[in-house]
Amino acid sequence: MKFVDEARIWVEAGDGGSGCVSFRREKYIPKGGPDGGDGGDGGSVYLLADNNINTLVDFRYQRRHRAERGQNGMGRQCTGRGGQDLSVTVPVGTRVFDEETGELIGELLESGQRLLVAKGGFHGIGNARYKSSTNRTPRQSTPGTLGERRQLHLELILLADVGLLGFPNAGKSSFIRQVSSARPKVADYPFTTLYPNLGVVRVGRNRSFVVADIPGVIEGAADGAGLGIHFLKHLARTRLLLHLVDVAPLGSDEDPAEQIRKIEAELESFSDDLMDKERWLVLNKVDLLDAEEYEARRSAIVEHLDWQGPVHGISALSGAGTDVLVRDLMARLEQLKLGDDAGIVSSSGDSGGEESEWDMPGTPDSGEWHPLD
Ligand SMILES: Nc1nc2c(ncn2[C@@H]2O[C@H](COP(=O)(O)OP(=O)(O)OP(=O)(O)O)[C@@H](O)[C@H]2O)c(=O)[nH]1
Repeated sequence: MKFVDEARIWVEAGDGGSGCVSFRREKYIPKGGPDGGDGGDGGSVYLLADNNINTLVDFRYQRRHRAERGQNGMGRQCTGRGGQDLSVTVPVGTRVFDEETGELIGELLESGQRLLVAKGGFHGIGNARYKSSTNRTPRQSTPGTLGERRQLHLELILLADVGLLGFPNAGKSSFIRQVSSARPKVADYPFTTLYPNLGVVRVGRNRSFVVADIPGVIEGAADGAGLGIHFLKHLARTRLLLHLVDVAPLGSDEDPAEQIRKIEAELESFSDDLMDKERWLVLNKVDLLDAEEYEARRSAIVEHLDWQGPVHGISALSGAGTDVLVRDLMARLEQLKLGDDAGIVSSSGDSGGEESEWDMPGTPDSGEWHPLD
């Protein structure tokens, strides 16, 4: 089974160009001096974060990335051209390790950010520069130094706002398809549940969030069994998790409440961080139930689990209930984001006892602020 969240690549910076040994040869100038130029520096290799890429899958086909070598120096004091740098684009969120030492070289967190991963070689010196009063015909030059080469291990933790949890067939893929806008960059993503799918959900004109479909979370995942652990990793940075459960009468052999319990047990054994995340319950396939059946199922599940969080009933297939869910999610994410920002402010500011500069304009002084109001 293949996972696209890890890749191994080789990067090779260009060698420095060698210095040149040459002497001026011209008519009527019998003993021209040394005129060998320096070489050019080798090109370096950078990784460049790009928002338009969501996967490391391309690195399976292209593993070697090489920057240009510096040109050798030439006669007539001509310096060799520097080798061109190479920028290898990677998704935002990529962490870069040296494969051999395990050292974390860096993490690319914003689109446009660049990380030097292999430095180009230094240029060699031509003989023109060795000329001195005691040595008028130096035959010395130095070769360029070698460009750095190393093997990198890339790891991508998807930057999703909302993670989807659920047993196979709960309808996760259908949900993503239903709510995410057709955005070509995302639509390029291979649509198979062996990969975590990303969906960009647009709300109105310019609000959006990212949902990651985390397929195949199964029992024992935290011990490394099955698909689990690789995908659980992708949930690490989400703000909110949705438990998607199939509540159709014959939809699954297992009691929905039991399925949720199992997933909770996995989350717990994987990390406390995940367990602490806000979780919402989403009962899917309500189109297969009439209103009465739905109510009965819903209250049975909520009671059984003693569920305190929000509960939504949807049909990922027909879209029923998804508008409300998406709107509520957006509002909640914005609230959480505001909370985060406020958290940053309170930890760094206010030390001098000055009045806070951070009151949000237009925010009511008292009472709760509802983004939906
Ligand atoms: N009637 C009905 N069927 C649904 C609904 N949502 C999903 N399905 C069907 O349920 C089946 C499974 O849906 P998927 O979206 O593939 O489920 P998944 O959770 O992504 O499953 P895995 O890929 O196995 O992880 C498909 O046949 C869907 O058509 C729904 O709201 N109503």
